Amino acid sequence: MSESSPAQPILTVRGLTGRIAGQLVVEDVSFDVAATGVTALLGRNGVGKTSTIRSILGLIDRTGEMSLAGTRIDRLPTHRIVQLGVGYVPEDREVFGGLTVAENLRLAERDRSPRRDEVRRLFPDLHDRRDQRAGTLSGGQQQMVSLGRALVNENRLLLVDEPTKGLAPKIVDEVAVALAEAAKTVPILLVEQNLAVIRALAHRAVVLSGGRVVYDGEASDLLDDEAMLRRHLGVHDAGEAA
Ligand SMILES: Nc1ncnc2c1ncn2[C@@H]1O[C@H](COP(=O)(O)OP(=O)(O)OP(=O)(O)O)[C@@H](O)[C@H]1O
Repeated sequence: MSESSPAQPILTVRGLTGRIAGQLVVEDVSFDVAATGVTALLGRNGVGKTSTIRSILGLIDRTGEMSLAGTRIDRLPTHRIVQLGVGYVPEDREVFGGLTVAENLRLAERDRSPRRDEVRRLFPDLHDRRDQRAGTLSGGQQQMVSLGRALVNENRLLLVDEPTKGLAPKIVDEVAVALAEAAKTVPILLVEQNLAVIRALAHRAVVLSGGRVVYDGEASDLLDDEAMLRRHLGVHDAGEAA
C-alpha cells in the first residue's frame, strides 16, 4: 500500500536509533505522526529531538523502521526522502545570507509548479523584502524565509525544528499563525519549547525523556498534566508554561 487514508499516520517510526560519531543520541524511539495537523515532539534540552528529526531525514546514522504513507524510508538517502515530499525547516534556519530573499526561495523550488502565491500570502513581508540580502534580515524574518523555502513545495510532511527559538513574542505569534495556516494543508512534526505555541497548534504530542518516548497522546491531556510537564519538560506550572 503506498497511500495513506486520513486515519492512518503519515509517518510511522519504529525502533529508531540514531548515532553521532558512534555515540547513541536516539535510543529505540517509536511514535507516529498524524496524517493531519501538528504533532509536537517535546522533551528537555539535549534529549534528542533534533537528532530524531535528523535521523528521520537520514542526516545521521540510524537504524529502525520508518514509513512515509506506507513507503519505507529508513534505507533511503536524504535527497530521496526529500523527493518523496518531506520538507525540513532546521533549527538554525540555514538561509543563504549572501543571497536575496527571492534567491533563497527560488533555490528551494523543487516542484514544476512552485507555490509562490501561497508563500506570498503567508509571508507578505518577504515579498516586500524580496531584494534584501537574507543575512541582513532579523531572526524572525529569516525564520519566515526558512518556512517559505519549505512551503514553496508541495510536501506530504513537514519537519519543523524550534521555529520560535530566540524570537520576540510578537514574532513568535506570527510564526505560530503561519504554521497554523500551513498545517491546514500539510501535516507537521514540530519540535517546540514554547508550550503556549504547542497549546495553540498541536493535536498530538510525543515526549522524549532519556532518549525514549515517555508520552504519546493528545497534546491537551499532556498540557493539563502538571506532574508530567514537571517531570519530563521541567515546567513548574502548566498555566504559565510558556
Ligand atoms: N554533532 C554532534 N556531536 C556530538 N554529539 C552531538 C552532536 N549533536 C548532538 N549531539 C548530542 O546528542 C544529544 C541530543 O542532542 P539533540 O540536539 O538531538 O537534542 P535536543 O533535544 O534537540 O536538544 P535542544 O532542545 O537543546 O535543541 C545531546 O547529548 C547532544 O550533545
